[in-house]
Amino acid sequence: MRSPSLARLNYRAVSGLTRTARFQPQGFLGSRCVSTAALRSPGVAPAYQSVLKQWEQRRNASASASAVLEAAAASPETLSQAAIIDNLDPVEAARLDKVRNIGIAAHIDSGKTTVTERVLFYTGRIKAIHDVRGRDGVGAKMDSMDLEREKGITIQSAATFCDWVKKDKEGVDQKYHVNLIDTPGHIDFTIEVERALRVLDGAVMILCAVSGVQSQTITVDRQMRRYNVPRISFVNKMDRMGANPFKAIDQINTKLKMPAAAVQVPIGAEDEFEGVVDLIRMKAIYNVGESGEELKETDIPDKVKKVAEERRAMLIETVADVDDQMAEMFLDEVEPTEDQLRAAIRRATIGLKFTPVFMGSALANKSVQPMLDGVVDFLPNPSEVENLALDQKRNEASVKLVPYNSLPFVGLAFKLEESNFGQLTYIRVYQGTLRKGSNVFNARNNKKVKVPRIVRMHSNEMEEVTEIGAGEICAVFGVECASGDTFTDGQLGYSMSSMFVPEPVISLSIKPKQAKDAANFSKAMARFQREDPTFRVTYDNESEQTIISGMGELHLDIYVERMRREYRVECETGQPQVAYRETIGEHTKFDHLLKKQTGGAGDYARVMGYMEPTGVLEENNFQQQIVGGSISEKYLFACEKGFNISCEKGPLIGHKILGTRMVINDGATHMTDSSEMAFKNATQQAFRKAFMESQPSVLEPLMKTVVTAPSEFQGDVIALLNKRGATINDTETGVDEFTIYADCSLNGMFGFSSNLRAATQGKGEYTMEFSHYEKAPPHVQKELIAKYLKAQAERNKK
Ligand SMILES: Nc1nc2c(ncn2[C@@H]2O[C@H](COP(=O)(O)OP(=O)(O)OP(=O)(O)O)[C@@H](O)[C@H]2O)c(=O)[nH]1
Repeated sequence: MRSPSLARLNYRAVSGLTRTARFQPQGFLGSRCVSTAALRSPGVAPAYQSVLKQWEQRRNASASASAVLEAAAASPETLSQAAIIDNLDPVEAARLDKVRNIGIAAHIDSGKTTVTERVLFYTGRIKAIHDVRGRDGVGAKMDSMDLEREKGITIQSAATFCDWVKKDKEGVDQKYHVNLIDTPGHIDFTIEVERALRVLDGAVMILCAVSGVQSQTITVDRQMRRYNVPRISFVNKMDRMGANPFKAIDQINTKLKMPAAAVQVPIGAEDEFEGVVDLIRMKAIYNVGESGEELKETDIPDKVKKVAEERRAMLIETVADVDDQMAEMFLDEVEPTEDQLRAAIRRATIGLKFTPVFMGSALANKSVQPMLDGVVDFLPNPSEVENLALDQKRNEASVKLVPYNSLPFVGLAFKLEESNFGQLTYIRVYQGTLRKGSNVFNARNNKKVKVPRIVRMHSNEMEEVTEIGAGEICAVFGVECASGDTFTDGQLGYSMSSMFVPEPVISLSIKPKQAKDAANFSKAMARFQREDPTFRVTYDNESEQTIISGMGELHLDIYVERMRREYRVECETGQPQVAYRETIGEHTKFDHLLKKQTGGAGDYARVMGYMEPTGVLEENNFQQQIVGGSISEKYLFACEKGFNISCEKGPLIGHKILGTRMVINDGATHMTDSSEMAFKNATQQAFRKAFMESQPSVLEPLMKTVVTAPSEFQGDVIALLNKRGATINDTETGVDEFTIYADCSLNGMFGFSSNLRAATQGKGEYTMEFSHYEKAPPHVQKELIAKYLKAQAERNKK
């Protein structure tokens, strides 16, 4: 540990005061200046003008709200949005200040559900604590599906809300409304994490005190970065043998490259873990009462005084590295006050430059409440997060949404769920108020829908409400839509970006065992597909089979099981199939003529050009470079359609095409015999021929695989991976367990979970995540092509 003064010197030497990325605090009455005259200009929507008028009236009455509005160059509408954001109405500001929308995300089994259960208990939302797979057989509140309770895993994210009361500086109780989403840890259910993070303002990243940063922590970190979600970290399981929060903090810094520092230190560890020291207030905190419901504060016990002082110095130093105000104090050797330190941590956390680390043991009911204080202290309220929409009425210009109740409504449907009362749609309200009985417009198809019922979700229970304000999360009944649709009040043409949906990597054929179940089978398929964008259902005309595709074996297994339980449909499934892809080989020219004359109008289309690899194994690309009008615009459109159809089912083994470009640069049209159909067909034929001539390849998905098991099984696990053709990239050895990082083809990993279980006496675990597509080994390609040709020949015989 460096001494503070040495740290200061190093700080001066390394960073000086030359950092350019200054963090601009977004206060409620911020410093951006805009002119009142501009806001009143005719271009500004009346809704904004009325809001501004209200605001000005209140501002005039409020001595503290004295921001001066001056001219700024921007279009009136953007200006008004910006003005509102930077000069929040004091009443709205006070309301929003008390709202937090947070998600809990982490590696499998880190304790997300257990932490959430404590949060619900301490906030008075539930009357008793039930544990995941607990002996009382009840199960945690947020794992409401039977399957979740049986397996002890979270499959669907569950939303709830609670009120957390925190004392302010003057000792007055302040009530905060927290909307909370508990997400699954298994990579197979990753879409649940994606959509939760898309709509949440902040997150609690949970880590296991023994394992630290694990493979899924890295995935979750990537997802948090994708949606710019600020996070606090909670090192859970401090009661476990080998618990070491500081190792976890080092790993957040090194593996996730996110500056992190402890805001607490533990008092005791493992089975002697007693409580924590708050490094901001320098007080010891213990949980007392049967379920740790009360907190007792004392002076710091002597045994942890030294480490507390050292870690506080490290906290200040780490924050000074990412926050200019703290940096200046640090260089001037000024000790920050409690408020200054808390404010700096808050700025840095919201600015995505830092994560404060809390610690405790949810299972032992220790130190969960201080983490909740951390949610309030360091995670943003809805007005501190920039949410943008595209204004379709103004050339897709980007506009900031303002979480004002009085503005026109804008909300995003982020999750659909079938319930006993019909389709339930989860909506995050970004602007305005959603009222029961009102009409809203779906920005995707401009359809008007009435909102018959609004509820707040508490896991699988609901609380009926008549309206939901801006910055909140709710669910509505009877609103037909797709996941990711934007809703507005109809005045605004706003549309919000949806979430990232990963492509499925595995599929299997499925059919009901009994023909009488066909109707229920179709109903279930339609529902699952609507709810989960990573679950796809297709019908293969050639094999006459229904094919389901998803993110992994577990993902598909769960749906087959749900079909049995929820729809009473027993299914037969085929062997899991890998989602292979096909790609073009070398640059190949084509000149294809489709000409048929069978009496009456004939078919005529000639297409010329070339096909080549795009260079990246991602999307395909169609281009037309016709000069002189040899093919008209209308027919070129048909050519593109033909290209897209061809890319859906490759000529090699019938799988989708990737990384292939087709350029049509010449052709010929017949006065009477040419048609859109003829050009579409000619393109498909030309595609097939050129593709097959180019020495194409079959691509297979490569999976990033991480295996963890007790050290004594290391040799067996390595042998197992070698047998499956994996490339081992790295091995980490811990106190009593090891972790192997490997790249494996998905094909080589079928049934790995049971092999691993057998080889490690059930103690090993692994995660597998799609990484990228790569050419399959030649013998695999050959086998796949032969199998495909055989199946086709058999079908042709029938
Ligand atoms: N020793 C110890 N065990 C804990 C603690 N918190 C949770 N557990 C246990 O860890 C296991 C996993 O807990 P969960 O809360 O289901 O973890 P999760 O992260 O929600 O799991 P998934 O959603 O399936 O990824 C359960 O057996 C819990 O009892 C803790 O603080 N200490």
